[in-house]
Amino acid sequence: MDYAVQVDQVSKSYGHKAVLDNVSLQIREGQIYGLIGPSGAGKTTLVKMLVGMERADRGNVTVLNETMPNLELLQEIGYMAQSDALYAELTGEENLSFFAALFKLGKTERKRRIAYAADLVNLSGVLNKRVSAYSGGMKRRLSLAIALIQDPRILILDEPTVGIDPQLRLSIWSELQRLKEVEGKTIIVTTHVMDEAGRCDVLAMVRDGRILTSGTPQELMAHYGASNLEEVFLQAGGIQV
Ligand SMILES: Nc1ncnc2c1ncn2[C@@H]1O[C@H](COP(=O)(O)OP(=O)(O)OP(=O)(O)O)[C@@H](O)[C@H]1O
Repeated sequence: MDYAVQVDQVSKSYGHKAVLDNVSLQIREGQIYGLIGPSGAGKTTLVKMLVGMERADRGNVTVLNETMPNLELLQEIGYMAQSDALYAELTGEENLSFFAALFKLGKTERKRRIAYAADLVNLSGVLNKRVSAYSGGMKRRLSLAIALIQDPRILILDEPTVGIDPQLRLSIWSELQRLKEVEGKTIIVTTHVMDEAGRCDVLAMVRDGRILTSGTPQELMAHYGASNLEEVFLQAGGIQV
């Protein structure tokens, strides 16, 4: 079995606060894997470990069979953080060019990737505007385009569609689906949006630094005898519905 990501008995504390507690999971290549759970559950900390931005206190994280953190792997991991890390004084295009230049891309390929990523998130018409004049949703869209810029094998998206209107959210999800199906990308998303959770192949419910349960959306609904994922989410968290 080919796993893009393996997390093995990982724990992490900040000071005295345990944020991840003995977490294990496997993500198959070519899967959309969703992490859902309440605010503060540890989702961001977990995805930061997959990118190599945080180190586990105990346990092991492997991405594409390499132990993380590993700088070499950044070419293969596109990461969209929860808060946008953009250069406000530069234009959208300059931001894309800046991040594209960090990766091994030829000049023509770089141009092609910038045009593709900008088009995907509907920013082609405003690429010459400074980011300081972008709305919150536009900044999220630019961050998503940056995550895709080097054509990575793995996309890690921390709440990618917050602040994005429903129409564009749909088109982003259909592109994520295409990237999975046609290009075989592995996509890991954190989300609070149940409709998005339902589009994942596998979901893990995270709470208090632990994975309470995981499975396909259908498996989880069957397991909890629930008619929708919102109910699963509440029941997994111990709330009677
Ligand atoms: N650098 C840090 N230093 C200290 N505590 C931290 C740090 N980063 C995260 N935490 C704490 O770890 C816990 C888990 O945070 P994390 O951001 O991983 O949760 P989350 O599930 O992503 O939440 P949200 O859905 O709100 O983004 C929280 O209690 C948070 O306050």
